[in-house]
Amino acid sequence: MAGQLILVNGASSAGKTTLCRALRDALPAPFLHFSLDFFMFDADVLPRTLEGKIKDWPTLRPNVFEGFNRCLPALLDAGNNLVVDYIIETPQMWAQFTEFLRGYDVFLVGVHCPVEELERREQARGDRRGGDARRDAATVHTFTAYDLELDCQTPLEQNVARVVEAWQARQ
Ligand SMILES: Nc1ncnc2c1ncn2[C@@H]1O[C@H](COP(=O)(O)OP(=O)(O)OP(=O)(O)O)[C@@H](O)[C@H]1O
Repeated sequence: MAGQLILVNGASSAGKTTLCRALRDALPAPFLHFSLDFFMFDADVLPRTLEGKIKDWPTLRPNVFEGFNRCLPALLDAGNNLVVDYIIETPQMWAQFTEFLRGYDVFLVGVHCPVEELERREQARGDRRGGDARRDAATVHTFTAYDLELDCQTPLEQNVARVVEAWQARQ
């Protein structure tokens, strides 16, 4: 049987990764955390210049994003449950995502965060490009409705409990 997907959408620095990792360990069934961050930041996958910039990113980007989207049904078909963090950036990106995920059990979570808090976190962490969070915040919640909406400033344990409860209630 195909696995189930919990998708967490929100601006950069909203706390998606933090939430997804906590959910992965709190959900009552085994879930894997899967993220574009693995390609972009965490693993040394992308070709880089000596200065550390991604080489030819405008060409690579659509292929990397589509490849990531295609990984999701493959992982689900193998029976893996997934909690995935995502930043929806364009209607085209969301259309491709929904096309690949049609027919799967997808639970959508939106993490809302005031721009001031996003920028505070972005600056404090120092490993994201300044301005990305503000740019995302302007559009990230305009592409879809959600099964559950969270406030990034609610304590993590409460947000985790809300997702677990809502996800279970929907079974
Ligand atoms: N509930 C929280 N309260 C305060 N700070 C938080 C909270 N959750 C996460 N943070 C901090 O905010 C920063 C961004 O968190 P995180 O990496 O989880 O965000 P993200 O939405 O996955 O970001 P990105 O999309 O850029 O990868 C980190 O420094 C993290 O420690």
